[in-house]
Amino acid sequence: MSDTAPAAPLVRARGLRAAYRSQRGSDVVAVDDVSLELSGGQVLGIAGESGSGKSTLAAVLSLTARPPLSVLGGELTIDGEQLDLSGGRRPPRTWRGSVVSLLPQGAMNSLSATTRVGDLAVDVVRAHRGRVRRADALDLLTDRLDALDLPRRVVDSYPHQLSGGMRQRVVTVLSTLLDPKLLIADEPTSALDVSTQRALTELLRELLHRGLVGGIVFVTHDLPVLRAVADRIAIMYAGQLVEVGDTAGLIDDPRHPYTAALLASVLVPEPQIRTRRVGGIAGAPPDLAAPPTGCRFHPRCSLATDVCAEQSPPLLGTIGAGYSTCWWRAEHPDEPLEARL
Ligand SMILES: Nc1ncnc2c1ncn2[C@@H]1O[C@H](COP(=O)(O)OP(=O)(O)OP(=O)(O)O)[C@@H](O)[C@H]1O
Repeated sequence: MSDTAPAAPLVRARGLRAAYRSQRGSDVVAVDDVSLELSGGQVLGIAGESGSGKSTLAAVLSLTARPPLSVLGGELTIDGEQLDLSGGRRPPRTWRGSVVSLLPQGAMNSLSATTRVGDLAVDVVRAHRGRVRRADALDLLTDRLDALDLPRRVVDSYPHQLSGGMRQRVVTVLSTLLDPKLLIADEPTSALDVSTQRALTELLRELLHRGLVGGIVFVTHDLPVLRAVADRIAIMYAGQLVEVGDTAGLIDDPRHPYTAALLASVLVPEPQIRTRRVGGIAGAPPDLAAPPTGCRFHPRCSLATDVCAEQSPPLLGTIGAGYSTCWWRAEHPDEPLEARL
């Protein structure tokens, strides 16, 4: 291999597909042909409106999909180890926690109220490493708290004795105790105020910096948070990624009309509306049981032409370097979208 060959990405996902089976027997395909890459030491943000499939993608990537959600296909490679997700194949148990770990939505409120943080840590370590002495598991926790400048007192605390922000940091520490190569954080900051949001994003950055976590996928509807924490952003719409790019480039010069509309609706400078939920785009996201033909965004897109309703848009760029999927952009490679919307 030449010295200039690009390093293999830490995470490489290709063609991920997952569906919820409804009681009527029909499928809602909530993740449809999603491919992405993440380099070691980086945060990849996944943003999009409510219902776009972000949490479903988080479940697929973290290997935690459970009925009624099933993974229909795709391939996931983490740090050179490849998993074929087709045909309902079950991932190896050893992957969960140590190769990939999920910080699920609302995790800080799901901690057992009657179990001290130290005991939770013992459970986490034993669940993955078998018979581990209690003292060793507690040492692991205190070392981690010291390394991350968090107070040792939390070891003997019950979750309700901690503030919301501290509880979320503790749950983050617990879900990364086994040094996962990939951490999937699903809306980790959504219940926090701005200063505790910052403390959490700093903690995630510190985990990366110290190599305690290989890479992070950060799912949120909150683009201002992603602007602060993510190296790259992927924009999800109706179960698909419509644009992926480095954070500054994507925000300064969005390539997809949906990205531009999303940014226009949330990235306003006034602090009082900084955390406003996405809501400024005319129309509503489609029903994923019957998504629109062609480009799924075309019914809401002011730049749509006939082809957008008829054919899937081309992928402009590469999965590794970044891309957008848009017929208008294919015809107007250099035109800023701001002027058109
Ligand atoms: N248990 C379920 N059964 C059937 N459909 C579901 C189920 N959970 C989610 N869905 C559907 O899957 C789609 C994607 O949902 P998902 O929760 O992944 O979106 P999201 O982008 O994470 O939204 P939010 O930001 O509101 O959490 C939606 O259309 C939703 O209605």
